[in-house]
Amino acid sequence: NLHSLYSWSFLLIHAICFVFPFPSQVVFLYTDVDILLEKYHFLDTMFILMLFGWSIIPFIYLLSFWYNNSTNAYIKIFVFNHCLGFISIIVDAVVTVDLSLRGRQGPFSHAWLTSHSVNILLVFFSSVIDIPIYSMDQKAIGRHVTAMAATGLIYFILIILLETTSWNLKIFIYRYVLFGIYRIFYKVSSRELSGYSEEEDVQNERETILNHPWRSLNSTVLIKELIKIYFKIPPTLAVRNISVAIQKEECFGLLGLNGAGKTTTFKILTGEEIATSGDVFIEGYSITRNILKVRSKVGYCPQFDALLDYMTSREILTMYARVWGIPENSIRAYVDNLLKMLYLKPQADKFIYTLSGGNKRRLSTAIAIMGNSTVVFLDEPSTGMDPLARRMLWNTVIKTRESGKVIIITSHSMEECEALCTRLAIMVQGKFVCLGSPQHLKNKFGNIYTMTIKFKTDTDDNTVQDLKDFIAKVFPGSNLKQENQGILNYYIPSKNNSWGKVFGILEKAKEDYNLEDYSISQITLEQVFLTFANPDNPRSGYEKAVP
Ligand SMILES: Nc1ncnc2c1ncn2[C@@H]1O[C@H](COP(=O)(O)OP(=O)(O)OP(=O)(O)O)[C@@H](O)[C@H]1O
Repeated sequence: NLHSLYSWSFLLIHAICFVFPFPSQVVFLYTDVDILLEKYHFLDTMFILMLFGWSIIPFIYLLSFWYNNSTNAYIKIFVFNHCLGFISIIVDAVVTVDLSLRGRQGPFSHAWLTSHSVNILLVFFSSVIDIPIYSMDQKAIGRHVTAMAATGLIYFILIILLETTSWNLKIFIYRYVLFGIYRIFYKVSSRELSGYSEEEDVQNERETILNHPWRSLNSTVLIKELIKIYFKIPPTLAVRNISVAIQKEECFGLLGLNGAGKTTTFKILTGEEIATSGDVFIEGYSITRNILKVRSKVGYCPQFDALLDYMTSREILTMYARVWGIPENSIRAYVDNLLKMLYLKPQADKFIYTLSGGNKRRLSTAIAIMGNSTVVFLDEPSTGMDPLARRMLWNTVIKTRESGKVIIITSHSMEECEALCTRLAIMVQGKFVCLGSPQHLKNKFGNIYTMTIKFKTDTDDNTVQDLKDFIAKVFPGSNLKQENQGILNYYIPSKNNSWGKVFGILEKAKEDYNLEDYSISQITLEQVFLTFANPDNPRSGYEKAVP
């Protein structure tokens, strides 16, 4: 679990900074402030710097809870720290004058406390003052030392509290406080969030889930009335009450245009985001109540590679194998097998930052499928891969599914979805607008054939026009979708046009209209997808005004 990895590394860094503030001593030595170091004074100086480490590190760790993104956190906290130190020193200078007039205490900040304590130490050591150095007197450092020790302890306790309760706290804030406020202010109609669908398959799935207990559904992944709102200004309704039950050895595809809500759904399923309402159960464990258990059951290949640039492929796989608890003596063979499966052997010992985009995706997929996860989430896994690499990836995904895992995948490649998915859903503006196996969707919504006609090179324009008139006459309702360099692409209605009839007509037309070739096929998944995802299409799930 990465979170506990962070916690342990935090403790380690804390310990190091706490125990070894030696570099500052070297700085004092070379800047001729050796009064801080001679006659055992270095022990006092070290003590103050150790206390500074004690108070500032948990303070920074606490601030990091505000951020989702490490780069953002790093830059903002860095700037904040510098400003804090800098401003404190200015405020200190101003207030010191003021204090000398009014005899009160100064501002309170870590940077100020340390710099002030060190300054007091300097004055203290260089003059003969007749009070103990750690006394609470204005001239000594007792107050500063106590403040730093106390703040460090308070921050530390706060961190432990947040680490152990942050998930529940976030759930309470998002699901009860913010969602409640949202419902009052945005007056969302109950239909908007009800999850009711006019599409029969979607509605049937929803009713089955609502009317049966989890055990009788026998599903590995159960998504129940899931809603996600991003509480920004204005709020975004990203997922609008979706329900689906996914069985063992299924590969479930989530399709949709950019911004349809696929990644958000993934983030909820992996515990990265908190669902605003509804729940997800993985092998019966609820994501809201048992997040640690759920996280130990999923593998995730995110949309943007989460890899460590200065590790090699072999090293990162070995690291994750250890995280998964694979026995140490089998790790080498296990990693070799993964590298072989994803055709990464030539890249095994190269630094990750030197790998191509496609190879990084393969490595991310390898990390997602490893270990004894029950569910593997793949967010656009084949982006940037060449056709050969993509087919190899498909083979690996199929093998992983057949090994008993559930695969949930998003992709913009319909070919990929046809090849991998046993069932899929098309999402439009956060809602499922159709659900079923690729073949079921093609049969159900494919009430048209696609027909491609190719003329011989010497065909004149009159013959082309004659054929167009002929097609319009024999296939009423046909639609010329594309005409390009002697190739015509038609959509023709399948109603009243059996395969036999269409082939018969075209076989005769081949001779009469100088055709080189023709082909007829069932509508593709891509055409089904375009029907639903196209905002201009009345069948699509688009709504005019979305809050
Ligand atoms: N952190 C966020 N804060 C606010 N809004 C967000 C956030 N992440 C996503 N959204 C919004 O939620 C909606 C769904 O976004 P999401 O990333 O889930 O779409 P997607 O289907 O995965 O798109 P793509 O195919 O481009 O990956 C979008 O309107 C997006 O702008």
